[in-house]
Amino acid sequence: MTPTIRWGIIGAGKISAKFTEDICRKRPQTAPVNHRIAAIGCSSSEKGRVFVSEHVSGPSTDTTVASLTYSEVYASSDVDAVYIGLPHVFHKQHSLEAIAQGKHVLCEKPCFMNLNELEEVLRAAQTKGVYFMEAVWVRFFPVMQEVTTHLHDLRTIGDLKRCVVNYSPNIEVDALPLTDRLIDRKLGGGAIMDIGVYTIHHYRMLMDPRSRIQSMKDLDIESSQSLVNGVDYMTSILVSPKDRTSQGILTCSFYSFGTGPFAMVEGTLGKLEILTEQGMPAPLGYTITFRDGRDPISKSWPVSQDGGRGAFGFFYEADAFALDIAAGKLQNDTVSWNESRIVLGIVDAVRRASGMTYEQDF
Ligand SMILES: NC(=O)C1=CN([C@@H]2O[C@H](COP(=O)(O)OP(=O)(O)OC[C@H]3O[C@@H](n4cnc5c(N)ncnc54)[C@H](OP(=O)(O)O)[C@@H]3O)[C@@H](O)[C@H]2O)C=CC1
Ligand SMILES: O=C1OC[C@@H](O)[C@H](O)[C@H]1O
Repeated sequence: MTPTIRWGIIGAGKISAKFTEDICRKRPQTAPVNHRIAAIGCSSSEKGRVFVSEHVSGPSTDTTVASLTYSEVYASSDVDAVYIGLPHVFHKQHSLEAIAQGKHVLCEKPCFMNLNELEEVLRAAQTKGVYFMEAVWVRFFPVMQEVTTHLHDLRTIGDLKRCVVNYSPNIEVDALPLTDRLIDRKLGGGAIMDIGVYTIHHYRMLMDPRSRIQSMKDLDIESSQSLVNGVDYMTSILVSPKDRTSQGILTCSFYSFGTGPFAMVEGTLGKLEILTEQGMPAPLGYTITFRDGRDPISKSWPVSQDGGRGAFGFFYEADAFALDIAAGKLQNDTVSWNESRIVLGIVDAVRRASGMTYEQDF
């Protein structure tokens, strides 16, 4: 039987809107999970009601979608799981409150401000026996399974040597108010937290999708950060396994918009490039080019194929989350607790090296 999951959406902001629209949409293929929006948790009930009227559709509109306070959502017996779409600094408090009420948690990236916060939440989830996952939507795009097969099973481009990931969206950073969550230190501002984490997750999913490296101790990290008002506007990271047989070159910037592929893996026989929409991190295809001049292999996999026009692709992660819960799991195999540990561990190491701190570090 198709499992049903009743969601509480925490925060009626920008990403909650996209996530909600996506999981409500009728898809061209039958969805493996019935997603129902049970409640919106919001700072104002009027804002919550407007959110429901603008972003909830499909079968959820046949039931009452309540506009509640955040705490009421956690306490509601109509809610199985919450999606936390608040700025990063609020993720820990809200994950802990939800877990305390026995709710499963899908928490936006970066899941927390540092590794200590992550460990605290994971202990709570383990103790309470509820599911927790960092919402790294891009790791669930189906095309990534094909990419993994090429890189790691068929070894289409030979031994993997370098992975270059560049996320530089088109943001006019100097025009942002200092209170914008992208640059306000009090709200967890900085490029590494907002976009740099994608470069690290891409590196992990391309170079080590089956998590052979289990600990930060097995990685060497070097980095450079350019700080403005205490947060980074640009960060570059070099990451290698201890044996230095491969290198990751990960870079993000609020200053410029990146041209060229979002991510590329070089192997001894050729290279694989990940295709994305300009300025966005979601993998929508790939191209493999060979050193010996063989015909390239190219595959485009637009989200419209699975989600119809206007879809973003958030339902992939939502499906995986709900199917895991139906199977009685506490964590996901792809974005496991350890993957979030490694990614936040790298962020912590980079910030430590340049003296970039948040109040949550002390
Ligand atoms: N996966 C993805 O593609 C994306 C992920 N994200 C992640 O999602 C999270 C939210 O980002 P985004 O949607 O852009 O954020 P928003 O700026 O839209 O804020 C989301 C909600 O958080 C609450 N909020 C915002 N600012 C404050 C504040 N200063 N004090 C208290 N509450 C506040 C509000 O809740 P309320 O509605 O209740 O008033 C607001 O609607 C971030 O962690 C970000 O990294 C963001 C964009 C894309
Ligand atoms: O997660 C994100 O993806 C898209 C970006 O534009 C946004 O700033 C970021 O939060």
